Amino acid sequence: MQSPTLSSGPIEVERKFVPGPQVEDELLRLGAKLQNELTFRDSYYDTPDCRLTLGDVWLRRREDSWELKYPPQRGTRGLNGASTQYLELSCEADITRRVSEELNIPCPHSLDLLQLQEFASFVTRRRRFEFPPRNGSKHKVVVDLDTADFDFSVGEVEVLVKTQEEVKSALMEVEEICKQLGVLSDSPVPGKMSTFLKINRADHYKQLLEAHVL
Ligand SMILES: Cc1ncc(C[n+]2csc(CCOP(=O)(O)OP(=O)(O)OP(=O)(O)O)c2C)c(N)n1
Ligand SMILES: [Mg+2]
Repeated sequence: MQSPTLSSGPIEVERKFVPGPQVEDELLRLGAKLQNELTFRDSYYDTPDCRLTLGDVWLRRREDSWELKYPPQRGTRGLNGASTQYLELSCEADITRRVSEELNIPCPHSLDLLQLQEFASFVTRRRRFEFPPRNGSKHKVVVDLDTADFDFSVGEVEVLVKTQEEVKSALMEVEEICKQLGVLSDSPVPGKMSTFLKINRADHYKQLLEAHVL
């Protein structure tokens, strides 16, 4: 059982794609607007035996803030076909509770006390585009074009929803934008983490593939 005191964050419904050279022109043609350009460092943490990531739980520091992503339903994976769905937490106390629950240990006063180890760190340059809500939907669709400092680029179409009931329609909206952009792939497209681990941490990468997390 998840702790009743844990305040749940939004659910991120997302689909990755391989960005071609025309993708920005296509986005603008379809009505998206460039919102901003950001550069940030993500550092990811786990136990030495990778218990968080093997459970599909992703803890990172993005610049000065802690963030946690994990599947909305216990015992399932966040990967759903070629799309993903993850709950996001950004409050450090909630993150500490959820991480200690995952590790089956008493909740400490601070995340630092868990003595987790950094296993990946990279800088991303992100160009963020936004579609206003379309066709009567209340959701805004965001498209991120990311380039990581290990010379890797990936695109993501994303919708944030508040409840599990909204996930199905969000998945359809994300898929529709991918179709219109001409980037709908049947199989999951590798992201920055999967590519980083494949290059830098082959053993961790292999364990995640074998556990069907990646
Ligand atoms: C296609 C795919 N993506 C992610 C996962 C699981 N996973 C691996 S690393 C990871 C955490 C990083 O998530 P991701 O969206 O890939 O990174 P980023 O775009 O920088 O974060 P955002 O700004 O969107 O919050 C997850 C959930 C998976 N199994 N398959
Ligand atoms: Mg993402």
